[in-house]
This record gives sequence, structure tokens and C-alpha cells, in this order.
Amino acid sequence: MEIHVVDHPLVAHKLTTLRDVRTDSPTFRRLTDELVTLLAYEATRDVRVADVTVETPVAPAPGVQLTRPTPLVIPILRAGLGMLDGMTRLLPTAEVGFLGMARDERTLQPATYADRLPQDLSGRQCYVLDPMLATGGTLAASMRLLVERGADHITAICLLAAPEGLRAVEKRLAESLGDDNGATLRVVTAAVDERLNEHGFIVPGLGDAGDRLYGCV
Ligand SMILES: O=P(O)(O)OC[C@H]1O[C@H](OP(=O)(O)OP(=O)(O)O)[C@H](O)[C@@H]1O
Ligand SMILES: O=c1cc[nH]c(=O)[nH]1
Ligand SMILES: [Mg+2]
Repeated sequence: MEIHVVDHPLVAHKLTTLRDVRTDSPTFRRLTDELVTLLAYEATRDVRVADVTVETPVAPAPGVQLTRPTPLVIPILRAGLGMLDGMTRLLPTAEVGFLGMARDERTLQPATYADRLPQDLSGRQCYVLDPMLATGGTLAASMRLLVERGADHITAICLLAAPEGLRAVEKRLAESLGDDNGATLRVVTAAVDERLNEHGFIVPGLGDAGDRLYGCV
């Protein structure tokens, strides 16, 4: 699995405000949206395009356009929903599928409560949106589901990742799918933080992303 940490002063600046405990929900939502667009620029670097020629008012011009099937964007509910608009702003023709997953606060295991994804993802480039990659259980389960449905190119966009979570995603996917599953798997993130705490929270992190976006449930 390829891990790409986006090293850019604007990303670092926005992430710093996002982490700040004094940042309120409206500002947190706006910054998440802005950060996703910056991360998406990197994450879509290898989106599939085909050569085309258009006529300018002056002459034919060679160019490219996105190929079909169109990419699929998958926000992981609930917190991933806060990243959807920022992503589709950059990829307006993408289709959107939804996965609802919640981590049990005690066992830290993810449970899937909603699956509105196509059954056949053969040849689909998939972009998974989830702000936090903590133990990695949620991302490993979602990537596994997508590969089992035929996706061969999956990029996860996360605001923050924990080092042990990144290692766990690689290990779990190798165990469940095999090392030579043929899929390209990537994680694009704004930062890899220090560690997880005893509650499975990223340190220093930004707290509970879902709660900070939408309030407590
Ligand atoms: O890497 P993991 O240890 O699996 O944790 C990460 C998951 O935890 C958070 O979601 P949460 O379960 O809190 O659901 P929510 O988005 O509804 O708040 C976060 O948005 C990820 O989906
Ligand atoms: O730090 C964390 C870990 C999991 N989920 C969050 O929202 N934050
Ligand atoms: Mg949460």
C-alpha cells in the first residue's frame, strides 16, 4: 500500500486550526471541506484519462478527458460525509456510493450499518473518504469490501492517520486478500501523527471527527 503525506504549508495551516479544541463546528466543517479539496488534488494524480482533441476557435488542440466508468467516491458515514462536497467539487462527474460504519467504543471493531454501493465495481477507480485512520479497522474493512466487489484501484483520503493504523491496514488486507490481489491501494493524508492512546484515539489528533463536524449523538 502506498502512503502519501501531502507536504504543503496551506494543508499544514488548515490542519493546525482544525486540531485546535477552540475551533467550532461551522469552522471545522469549512476547513475539512477546504482540506479535502487540497488533498484530492494529490489523490487524483493518477485518475484515468484518455486522449481527446478539441477545436479551439483557432485550431485543434490535444487534451485529455476522464474515462468511463466514472470514478466512484465513497464517504464513510458519518464523518466522511463532511468530506464529500470538497471531493465532488474537484470530480463533479464522479458517482457517489455510501458506506455507513461505526466503531464500537469498547472493542474498537467496526460494524457496517449501511451499504449503498454497486455490487460490481470491476474497473472502477474508488476514492474512500474518511477523516480518521486510527486503528485502521474501518479502512481495512471498507477496502476489503471494495476489492471483493472488483475494484482494482482504491485511494483513501484521510485527514489524519496513526502509524499503527497504517501498518494494521496493510497487514489485514494482506491476510484477507493476499499480497498479490492485483489492486492498487493508496492512502493520501495530511499528516501521520504520533500514536494511538488507550481509547484508540489519535494523539495528538483532533478528537472525534464526527462529533466535531456534527455534534454528539
Ligand atoms: O481506524 P478506526 O479505529 O477504525 O477508526 C476510524 C473510524 O472512527 C471514526 O468513525 P466513528 O466510528 O467514530 O463513526 P462516526 O463517523 O459516525 O463518528 C472515523 O471517522 C473512522 O471511520
Ligand atoms: O482519534 C480518533 C479516532 C477515531 N475516530 C475519531 O474520530 N478520532
Ligand atoms: Mg465518531
